[in-house]
Amino acid sequence: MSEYYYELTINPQNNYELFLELLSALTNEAIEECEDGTLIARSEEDLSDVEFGILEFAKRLNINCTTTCIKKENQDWIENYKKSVKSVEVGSFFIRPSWEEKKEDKIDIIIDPALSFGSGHHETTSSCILAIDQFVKKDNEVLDVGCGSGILSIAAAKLGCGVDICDTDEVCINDTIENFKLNNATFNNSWIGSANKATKQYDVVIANIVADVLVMIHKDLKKCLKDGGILIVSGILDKHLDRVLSKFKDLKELEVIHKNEWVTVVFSK
Ligand SMILES: C[S@@+](CC[C@H](N)C(=O)[O-])C[C@H]1O[C@@H](n2cnc3c(N)ncnc32)[C@H](O)[C@@H]1O
Repeated sequence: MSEYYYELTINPQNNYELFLELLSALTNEAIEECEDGTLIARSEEDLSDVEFGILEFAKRLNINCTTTCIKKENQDWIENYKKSVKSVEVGSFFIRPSWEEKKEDKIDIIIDPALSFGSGHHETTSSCILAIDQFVKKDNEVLDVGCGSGILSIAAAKLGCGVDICDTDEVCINDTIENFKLNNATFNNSWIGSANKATKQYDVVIANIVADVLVMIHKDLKKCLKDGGILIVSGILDKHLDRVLSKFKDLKELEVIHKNEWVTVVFSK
């Protein structure tokens, strides 16, 4: 990596597309198209010749166009990005990206940034982890409905539970499978879909999904829960709490966790 790079900005007053086309022809670098109509090219090569070509083109077409070409200090973008991904401590667990060191006195969970929801930072995920810490016991059979990144089922697996995972989004199932490998953990069954496809009853069912979906699938969640089992539901905004609670009146409320405007509820059947 060079110590410096060049940043060329181009502001044509009109005929934006012509300038974009010319810039694309003059450089192989990626071009940033800003909302205000500015074009930006960055390169470790000096872009003064490109700037000269653009200004000559504008002069000949009699188009008002301003440019700047500035030499800037290069940064280690990957290192900067890595620094922006933070680890988080939740109860007994330490959730970290793979490039950070683990904490010896905590249960280690590795989650690298990916598309699926569940880094541990969101209030709903961290509240579910607190609930898992408190209510889930070794050897419990656990179903994670809407597994996302798999963070909750990995937490349960690390406590010594047998876990099944499901999500309506195939990408999440694939990310969860990868994250289980990354964490050297195992699950039993997985499927694309929801709690209605469960073929057995569980000691613990966890569903961190939005209120509307919890209301929609409340019967399925209860059906796949053993008598005496624990149900953890989350993803509920304060304002929707009563609507969700009304669907679980037949269960016993054990704990309600509030974090900012988000609520997580733990029931027993
Ligand atoms: C908020 S994320 C939770 C991810 C992770 N469990 C966590 O706690 O961070 C909700 C997940 O539920 C999935 N989902 C949405 N509707 C669902 C449904 N009806 N059944 C199962 N999963 C669903 C989404 O694809 C998404 O991955």
